[in-house]
Amino acid sequence: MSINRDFPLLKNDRILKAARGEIPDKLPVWVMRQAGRYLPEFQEYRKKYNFFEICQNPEHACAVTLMPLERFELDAAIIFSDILVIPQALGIEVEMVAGVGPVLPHPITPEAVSKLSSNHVVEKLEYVGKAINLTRHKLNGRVPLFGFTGAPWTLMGYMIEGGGSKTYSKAKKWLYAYPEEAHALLNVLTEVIVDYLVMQIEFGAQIVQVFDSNAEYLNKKLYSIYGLPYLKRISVEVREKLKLKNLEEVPMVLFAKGGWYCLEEQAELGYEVLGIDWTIEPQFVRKLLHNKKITLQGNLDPTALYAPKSDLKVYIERMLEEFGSERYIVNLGHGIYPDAPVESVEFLVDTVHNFQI
Ligand SMILES: Cc1c2[nH]c(c1CCC(=O)O)Cc1[nH]c(c(CCC(=O)O)c1C)Cc1[nH]c(c(CCC(=O)O)c1C)Cc1[nH]c(c(C)c1CCC(=O)O)C2
Repeated sequence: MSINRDFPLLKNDRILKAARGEIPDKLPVWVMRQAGRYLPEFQEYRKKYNFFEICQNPEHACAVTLMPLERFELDAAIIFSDILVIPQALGIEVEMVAGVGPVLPHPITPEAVSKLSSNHVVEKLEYVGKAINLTRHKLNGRVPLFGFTGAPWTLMGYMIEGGGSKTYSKAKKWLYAYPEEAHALLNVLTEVIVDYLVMQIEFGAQIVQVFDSNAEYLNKKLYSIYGLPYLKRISVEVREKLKLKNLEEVPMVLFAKGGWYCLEEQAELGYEVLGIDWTIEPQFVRKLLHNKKITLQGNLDPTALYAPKSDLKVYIERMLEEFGSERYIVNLGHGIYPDAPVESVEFLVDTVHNFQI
């Protein structure tokens, strides 16, 4: 399909500057899951369309992506989609059940892995590219547009468990009982993810984030075998493929939620930015990574948004002081919750932008 790469000039590049280690005029801020259920206008939209209908229709995905930008002075947009569109494109049924979350009625078995192939999978995800292209033009250079993907281990978890899980013990069982099949599955997912991110960048994503939301269920030994090598391949191979296609590199963000046990190793994977979850002290991670050229993103506890404004101000400003203004992108330490007060998001954005750096 034809891609309109004649993009409008970017007016707010705070996030890209912070990712490159330059000092922006104000600290950049965006919110994980900002285009979601805490917005009444999104809930209205969801009454009319089902979740994947919105994802698959570029006009709908674009409209929802822009919703939080119409309310708040955020420094980035993130394309409306889900990490589970990859298992779906691999032929695995995914339903988004209201009040439950994602359900995969036919989880993958070890025997079925050899039948999976990455061939032609990304073609099925071109609707995400179209949504990105439309949204980047609609943004008219206001802020950069994030593309994103789930990480191999997190996607594998959903594919094996058939949905979310408290322990991910079924998926972890594979690591001990079926390591060959586990690696084969992670390999197929990695191949798809690399091409998927390159496609998103080709269609106009200006920065991309890899969500490894389930890193917290592994430990250093397991993540060294089943997480890190694949994440490294993603950063290396995306850049190689961009070069082959004569496309400019974009900053890459890794958010390994609960991956506190291997932050130093994460900093060596070739990502410009590391997402830091809400359990980690800013000074701890700054000290740990002091000799690494890496930007940090995070990490306000999403539940802090329920605090009275006077307390919230203290939590935000303390976090900004503790991270320091260099190589820092302000965000929550995990996605915003559906019942988060909308005014608290506005308060977060304004408090960050009023902070003297
Ligand atoms: C683990 C994960 C998923 N999806 C995602 C992750 C990684 C981030 C994280 O750890 O929070 C990522 C995601 N999901 C969604 C986005 C859109 C862009 C954004 O605003 O950030 C993004 C970046 C939309 C969504 N994805 C989902 C919704 C709500 C679905 C609905 O409207 O019914 C939205 C707006 C559903 C979803 N999708 C998923 C779950 C567990 C759920 C149900 C619980 C929840 O809502 O958080 C899988």
